[in-house]
Formats: sequence, structure tokens, C-alpha cells
Amino acid sequence: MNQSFRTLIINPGSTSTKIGVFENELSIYEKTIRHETSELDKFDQLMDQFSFRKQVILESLDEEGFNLSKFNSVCARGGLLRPIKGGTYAVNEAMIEDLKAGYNGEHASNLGGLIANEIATDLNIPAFIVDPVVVDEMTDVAKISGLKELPRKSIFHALNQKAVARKACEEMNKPYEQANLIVCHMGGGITVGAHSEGKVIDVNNGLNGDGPFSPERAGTLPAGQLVELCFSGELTKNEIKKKLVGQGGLVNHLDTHDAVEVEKRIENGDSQAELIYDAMAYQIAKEIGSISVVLKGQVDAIILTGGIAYGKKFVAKITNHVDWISDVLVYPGENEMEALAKGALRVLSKQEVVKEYKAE
Ligand SMILES: Nc1ncnc2c1ncn2[C@@H]1O[C@H](COP(=O)(O)OP(=O)(O)O)[C@@H](O)[C@H]1O
Ligand SMILES: CCCC(=O)OP(=O)(O)O
Repeated sequence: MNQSFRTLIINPGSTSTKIGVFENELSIYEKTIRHETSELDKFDQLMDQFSFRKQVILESLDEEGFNLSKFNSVCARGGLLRPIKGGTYAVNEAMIEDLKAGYNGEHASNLGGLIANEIATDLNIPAFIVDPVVVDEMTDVAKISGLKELPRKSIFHALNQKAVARKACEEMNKPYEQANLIVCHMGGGITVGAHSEGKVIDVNNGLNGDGPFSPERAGTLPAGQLVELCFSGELTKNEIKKKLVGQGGLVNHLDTHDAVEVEKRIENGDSQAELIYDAMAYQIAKEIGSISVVLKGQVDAIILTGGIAYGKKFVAKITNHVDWISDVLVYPGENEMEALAKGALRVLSKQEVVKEYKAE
């Protein structure tokens, strides 16, 4: 490619803000800012974090001496929009409205498109999002729950699951479109997807739907007991929602969303921390087993990824339960920054037409 495009990458997660600067496909700067549970607890609503997260991004760029006028686009992980196909979308008015309203719920990635838009507007350059958390390729049968008014939703780490699945396929020398994979992303939220012939045909709603509990989410709960809790009069609707997302999982049991901290406690002999951490691994393994049935046991690989995949002992706990299903491949961290940069580049270099988000 003759022309060079510089893109600012913004990736707000539930426990971190990741920032990147890419020159075409080449990363020239990346930084992960991890936020303490107590730091995020100060904000009542997700949108209250907007200025804080934007400031963290601008300060980091300033510290590194980046001249913002040299950027050609801003690209962010996108949020809880209406269910859409994968791809690169321009941030437009309809999207801004849905992100502000939290059309499908609240998650840090809602801030991605909004912050990208504000920075890009000031610089008079385009803002994009790529493969947001609402990418929906689920089969009709997978969407049916036991109540017709409560269908299952596709809300997951679409960007990283797809990026890592493609990477694994390259290494296995098998086209992604012909592979059967189970991808498990373990970050602030945890999602386990069945990838079949290039589509994520089933996945747990890792925000507030179902699946394993995670560093900051409750996951599947005993439904009857949840109803009792909701109507006990002890908690407001907002407090219940926070128990599901933000103050569930490790935060609820151990007062931290930091898996590294939990591992330290276990090393220091904390048996409660060990029990809860074991339970999280156990639930992930059960979810992997369950979704292997979707693929009729024909699984080319099980892929473990996300921040928690750095934890070798945690990975070993899961592997011990599931390696009879297929080989377990581990890709710690995420490939999201590169995937976002590539998504923006495909559009900037006119290899792909940018998609338009519609509120319909
Ligand atoms: N080296 C590590 N070992 C174990 N867990 C880790 C490590 N590094 C990060 N984590 C954990 O990964 C989780 C965050 O994962 P990440 O994919 O960055 O999530 P998010 O994008 O949701 O903020 C946190 O619980 C964090 O403590
Ligand atoms: C809403 C699904 C994506 C998700 O949980 O992302 P984080 O783990 O980054 O919070």
C-alpha cells in the first residue's frame, strides 16, 4: 500500500481502557490502563464514565507526544447496539443515539463509539466501530428460551472471538469458513461461542444473560431465587442490575475483579479465593462441554483467550476438564486492537465499503 493511514484505536472494556496507534497494520503504540474496582464504583451510570475514560486516552497520547492532527481516523470497539452483521461501521447519528440510550444494555464498549466520535469530530476525520458486541449469527433454534417474551441474545466478545479464531485457523492451515471451533474469551465478561463454518451459531449472552460467572458478572443464576431477591424490597432495580453486571462474580464473592489479585491470595493460602476461582473455572468448563454438543462433538480446537488466559494455573484447571473434547489452544490477551486497525484500514484504503448503521 503506497498511502499510509494513522488510526487511533479505542477499546473500553469493563475492567480496562486499551489505547492503540496504528500506522496501517503496524502497531506503533499500545497501552492498557487497568481500572480498580473502587475507581469504577464511583460512577453510578456507565455514561458518567465518559469524560474520565476520554481524559485517560487523551492524556496517554499527550504523554507520548502524539500530534492528533496527524491521525486519519479513530476506530473503537462498539457497544450494545441493535443486532447487526459483522464489519466496519461509520459512527452516525442513529448509532450515537442508540449508544447513549444503551439500546441493548450498558457496557463500557458503548463509550467506544461515542468517544471515537467526539475525538474524530474535533479533528474532522471519520470515526468507525468494528464487529461490535451485538454481532448476531445465532441460529433460530439457539435463540429460543423457555419464555417466548425472553429470547436468548447474541452479546459477546465478537471482535476478539473472530480475530483469534481466524488466527488459530491460519496456524492450523484450515480456512475459518470450514472450521468448527469453540472460542472462550475470559475478560471482565466471559463468553463461550460455537464457531461453525465462519459463523458464531451459538454463544452465551455474556453481559446479563447466561453462562459462567466472570470477574464482574453473575452469569446464569437460579431463576426462582433471583425473582425472590428482586421482589424482597431490599434492593432497587438499579442495585439488582449492578449485581448482575459490575458487582457480580469475583467482585461479589471476593471484592475484586482482578484475577491477578485472586491468584496472589490463593498463593498466600486463602481457601475462599481458591474455592471461588475453582468455581469460575468449573463453570467455564461446563459451558465448553455444553457448547461442544452444538458442534456435535466435531471440534477442531478449543481456544482460550482474554486477559485471564494469561493465568497458567487457571488455564490448566479448564484444560483438565475439556481436553478430551479437542486440542486446547491458548491465546492470552486479545487481538482486538489489531482487528480494529485492520477494520478501519480496509475502509480507508477502499478495499471495503463502510457499513451504515440503521435504527430499524
Ligand atoms: N497475567 C494475568 N494473569 C491472570 N489474569 C490476568 C492477567 N492479566 C490480566 N488478567 C485478568 O484479566 C481480566 C481482564 O481481562 P481483559 O480481557 O483485559 O478484560 P476487559 O477488556 O474486560 O477489561 C481481569 O480480571 C484481569 O485481572
Ligand atoms: C458484553 C460482552 C463483551 C464483554 O463482556 O467485554 P469485556 O469483557 O471487555 O467487559
